[in-house]
Amino acid sequence: MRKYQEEIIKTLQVKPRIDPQEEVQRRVKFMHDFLQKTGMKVLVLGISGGQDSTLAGRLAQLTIEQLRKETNDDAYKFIAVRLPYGEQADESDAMAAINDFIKPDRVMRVNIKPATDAMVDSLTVAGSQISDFNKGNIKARERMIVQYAIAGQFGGAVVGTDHAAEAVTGFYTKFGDGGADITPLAGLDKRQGKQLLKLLGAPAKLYDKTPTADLEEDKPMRPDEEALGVRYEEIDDYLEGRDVSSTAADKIEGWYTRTQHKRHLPIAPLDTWWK
Ligand SMILES: NC(=O)c1ccc[n+]([C@@H]2O[C@H](COP(=O)([O-])OP(=O)(O)OC[C@H]3O[C@@H](n4cnc5c(N)ncnc54)[C@H](O)[C@@H]3O)[C@@H](O)[C@H]2O)c1
Ligand SMILES: Nc1ncnc2c1ncn2[C@@H]1O[C@H](COP(=O)(O)O)[C@@H](O)[C@H]1O
Ligand SMILES: O=P(O)(O)OP(=O)(O)O
Ligand SMILES: [Mg+2]
Repeated sequence: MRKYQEEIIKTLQVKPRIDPQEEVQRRVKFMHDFLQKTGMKVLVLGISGGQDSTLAGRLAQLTIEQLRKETNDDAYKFIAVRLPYGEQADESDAMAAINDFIKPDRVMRVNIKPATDAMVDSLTVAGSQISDFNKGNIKARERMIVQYAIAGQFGGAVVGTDHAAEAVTGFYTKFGDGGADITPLAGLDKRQGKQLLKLLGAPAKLYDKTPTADLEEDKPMRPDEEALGVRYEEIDDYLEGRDVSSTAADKIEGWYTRTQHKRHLPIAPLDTWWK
């Protein structure tokens, strides 16, 4: 194994193989203990229709149901949030995830298009033209704003869907979908997340789906793998300590190094990690 690979695996705490049942229990226990310790009773998460929010959403709902049963306190709730930018191409997948699998206590829907477009217009008037790519990051941050607004109102915590295969490439918007209070999928790679979904009985179309951030209007539903230039199969192999082609390993390590800043708090004068 490459030396950097070993270091990355250790930092991101990825296991070469998992017991899916044990991982489900461990992650539910984590959210359970977090809520008990903080006294918060509500979890909030955007559900896109993709694999990661389907898994994190179901784990959140299971956590809340367990706490309600243990405490007889109906204040424990999971709020699933639909956050389309106008019409969403895979809206039916998002609703299937919610209705057929996650079964959340409550669903809220906020269209992020008016706020996003208003922000882009204001920036243009101020003299800063916004590229389609940069607008994509504004969409991700609008979703963060909505989730924190709901969490603030209901005394809840925002659940993030970041996991090891996204963390290693920094493939998320800083303070957008990267902004959350708890990340129950941390340490899992993409295929391990799939194993948990299978165990939990998710519809196959949701875990067999091509992962997409779907943030760019110029390239709708653009697969993550196309933007990254490396396949999740290769990323997962790398994270599980297997040999991958040197082209793939170089690509992954390049992303990891370039996105180091996303995995730290803002850089302060006495910090040295970035030097
Ligand atoms: N799959 C997903 O969830 C998802 C979602 C959105 C975006 N994406 C992808 O993730 C990426 C997000 O775009 P991005 O990374 O260009 O935007 P970003 O906003 O996440 O990060 C860029 C910003 O980070 C800061 N920054 C850059 N280099 C830095 C450094 N060395 N030290 C400290 N701060 C630094 C700057 O403020 C810069 O504007 C893209 O690859 C996009 O396609 C993926
Ligand atoms: N359209 C969406 N509705 C609700 N929540 C969404 C939507 N798109 C993204 N999200 C949230 O952001 C994360 C990250 O998504 P990526 O596909 O990894 O970019 C996702 O898990 C949802 O929680
Ligand atoms: O974060 P999600 O739920 O949108 O999953 P994916 O990254 O597979 O699109
Ligand atoms: Mg997605």
